Amino acid sequence: MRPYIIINAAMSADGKLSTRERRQVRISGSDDFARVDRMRAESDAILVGIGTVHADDPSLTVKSPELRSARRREGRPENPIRIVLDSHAETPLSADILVKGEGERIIVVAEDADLRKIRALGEHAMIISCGKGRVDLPCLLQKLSESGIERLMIEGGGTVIWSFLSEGLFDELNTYIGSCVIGGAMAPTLADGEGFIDESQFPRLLLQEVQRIDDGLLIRWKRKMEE
Ligand SMILES: NC(=O)C1=CN([C@@H]2O[C@H](COP(=O)(O)OP(=O)(O)OC[C@H]3O[C@@H](n4cnc5c(N)ncnc54)[C@H](OP(=O)(O)O)[C@@H]3O)[C@@H](O)[C@H]2O)C=CC1
Ligand SMILES: Nc1nc(O)c(N)c(N[C@@H]2O[C@H](COP(=O)(O)O)[C@@H](O)[C@H]2O)n1
Repeated sequence: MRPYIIINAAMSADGKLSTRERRQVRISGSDDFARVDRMRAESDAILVGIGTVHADDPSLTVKSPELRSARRREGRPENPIRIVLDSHAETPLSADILVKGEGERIIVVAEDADLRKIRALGEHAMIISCGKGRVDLPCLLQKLSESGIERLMIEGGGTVIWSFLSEGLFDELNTYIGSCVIGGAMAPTLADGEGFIDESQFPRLLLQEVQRIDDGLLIRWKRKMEE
């Protein structure tokens, strides 16, 4: 049992999520950011990796006051639950994700993470521990599902997206391709990690929609189930 999982990320025309210095860059235009905001508002939870927290210090809040009010009218908190994959409990206590906006936060650690760090983070977030050395995704998704999370949005970065894609733990993949070239063999891409060698292991996708937004393209894929 796991939530319905939608991966969303913006990449340059050459497939990069940011610069080789891992500095946050603006790839989406205002209409695409508004689309992402709607996706956030429709989600029960939003997840990123600790790499993204260190690089971008995101808050992952819903930005539109109308969308926040609509969530409140539905009896939901203004913001979806914000989740960080952080095996070693390294999330800074001053991170925007812990500080900005109302709503629940979850830090997901590995079972062998430092207890003192876990206790300190536990003052600001719920702690879930899953797996040894690195967060085990199937274990986490089972726990999220049991706690009522039905719709989970993955916002990056490339290492986390690779894990969800390579483990077949996704239902939709939304990529916005912006009108810039970032370049750099070491710059993060949509799916980093070790990559596949064997073609039979490639996750296969079904094209759903291609839409012009701002001066780029949104491509929506669904996971193709094995036959
Ligand atoms: N353009 C866009 O849409 C976006 C761009 N970005 C960019 O991406 C970059 C960050 O990406 P990246 O450095 O890859 O970091 P990620 O955000 O993907 O975080 C990766 C880290 O998450 C932790 N983690 C814990 N469990 C897992 C698991 N099961 N699978 C994968 N990771 C796990 C690992 O650290 P540990 O084991 O120590 O916990 C790992 O190193 C930044 O440059 C950022 O600006 C990010 C999001 C969106
Ligand atoms: N959709 C999209 N387009 C871009 O151009 C981006 N740079 C990102 N980045 C993601 O948004 C997070 C920042 O969120 P907040 O503004 O702090 O709420 C960032 O961490 C990336 O996950 N996304």
